[in-house]
Amino acid sequence: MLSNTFSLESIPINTSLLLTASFALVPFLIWGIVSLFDDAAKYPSSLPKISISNDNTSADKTHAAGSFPSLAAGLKSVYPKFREAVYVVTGNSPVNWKNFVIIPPKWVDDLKNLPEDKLSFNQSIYDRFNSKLVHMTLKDPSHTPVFLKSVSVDLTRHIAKIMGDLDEELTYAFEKLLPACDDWTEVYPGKLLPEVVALASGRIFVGLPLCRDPEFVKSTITFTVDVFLAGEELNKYPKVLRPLIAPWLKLVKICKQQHLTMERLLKPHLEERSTMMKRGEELPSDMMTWVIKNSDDKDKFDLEHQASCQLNVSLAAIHTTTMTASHAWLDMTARPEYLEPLREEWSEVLATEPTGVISKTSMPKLKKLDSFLKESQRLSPLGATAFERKVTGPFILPDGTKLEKGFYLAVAAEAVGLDESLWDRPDQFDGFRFEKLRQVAGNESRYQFATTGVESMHFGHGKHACPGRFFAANEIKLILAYLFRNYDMKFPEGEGRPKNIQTPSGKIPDYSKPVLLKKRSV
Ligand code: HEM
Repeated sequence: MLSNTFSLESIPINTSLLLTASFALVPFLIWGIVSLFDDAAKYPSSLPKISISNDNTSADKTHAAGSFPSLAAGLKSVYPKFREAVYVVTGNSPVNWKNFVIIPPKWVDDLKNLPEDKLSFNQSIYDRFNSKLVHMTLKDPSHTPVFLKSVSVDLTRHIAKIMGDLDEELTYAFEKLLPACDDWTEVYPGKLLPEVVALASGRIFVGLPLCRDPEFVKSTITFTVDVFLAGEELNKYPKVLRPLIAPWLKLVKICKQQHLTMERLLKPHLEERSTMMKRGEELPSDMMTWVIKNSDDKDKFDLEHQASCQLNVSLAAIHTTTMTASHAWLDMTARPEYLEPLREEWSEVLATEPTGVISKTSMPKLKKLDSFLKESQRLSPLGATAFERKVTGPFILPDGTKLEKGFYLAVAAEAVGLDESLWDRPDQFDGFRFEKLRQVAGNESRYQFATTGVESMHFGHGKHACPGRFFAANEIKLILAYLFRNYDMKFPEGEGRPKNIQTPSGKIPDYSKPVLLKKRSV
């Protein structure tokens, strides 16, 4: 009887090895099969293709128009040839979509207002960042209009009213965080600005005293980092397995915990506002109030809803603003010849203000500063692409290319900013380029920092264009003005502007390098 029992010892050694090897291969086989679902949409084989990260191993090779180490390098290199063409990005592309189509910017005006069931901004975000799985979303997708209205309508409408608070919080933040700088002192933008921006944004999102609570400040800064890291971690697994794996990943648990922390921090403040509302008292002018006001009665004081709105607005606002301000600060330090004209412009406008604080109505008068910021963003954009969308219903592009449901598309926004047919000497930094362009009749508002268009898409374009950009523009101007009005700045001896770090999808400032600041005797 015993001899009939199946055991590895009972079979010859070669067969035993073969069986063991086969069992070991099973997970890889499953992996291979599920991976097939990852790239369900087939892109038209007739379109030219560029491959990223030298990953030329696929069938795409036959149509490859080039293979490039980074998305930015690839798009920049083929732009002159493919400016008016549709082409496909393949290979180890930085975004989680694997393949996507690049369309000429001139078509964006036709596509920008297509409904979500044709072209979806939200779906592209979900897929790119695994956002649902890493708790990057609102409590309920049906809350999106409430969230967006609070940013696009209420925040923008209240800018005039909140400028004083913003200025006060920035001054508080800089005084708290900057050393004396009586002599040249090293300051690291990457250490300083996230906290400055978090404090200032927090003042407008939740108000005092919560905005200065160190745990709140830390949460708003780290949530963004955590959800991106968790999303990247999940990218290592095939798409169909991610919902099963996500709840077990440490990073995903941390993101979930961030929501609970935010709920705990907000609880007493939300309760206080509920009491104030019952008493008929006026609520403070901040994001917490606007979310309450815009929500249905049942959601107004729902902690989970408010916490997810707060985390999402911080996610959209803090690092984008920090990096854009850091790029501009580095550009300013590298070109001290701009400091005096910027200081003069600021002083002239400030002199017209009875309150001693630049108001919203005076901001548009700072044309040099606005231009400097736009030029800095043109040469150091956060993303190589913009207008990233998922095709949710098939449609035909103006050249006849059919885009199927499931395709992704984007515009080569950074390369557009370097287009010689659009810009004079585009590779050169000309801080007042846009100020000069605005002097031409008809161009007065076309080239403002916060203006979007097919030539300038770093805030997106169309119905999903960044709704926080007017607030961000004012905040960044106040930050830079604080620095150039109060300090002289330079880089350490023998060093120039630190080169941007080319990430797979964009450019981030090199936070490992300091700027030297010295207090001015004003
Ligand atoms: C310099 C700083 C910022 C940059 C560069 C930036 C950039 C962007 C970009 C590129 C988009 C996508 C637009 C599209 O694809 O059409 C976007 C969307 C968005 N941004 Fe910003 N942003 C910044 C600051 C802010 C701030 C301060 C807030 C909030 C106060 C904010 C809130 C949002 C929101 C809510 C969306 C989603 C819009 C939608 O779903 O329709 N952003 N931003």
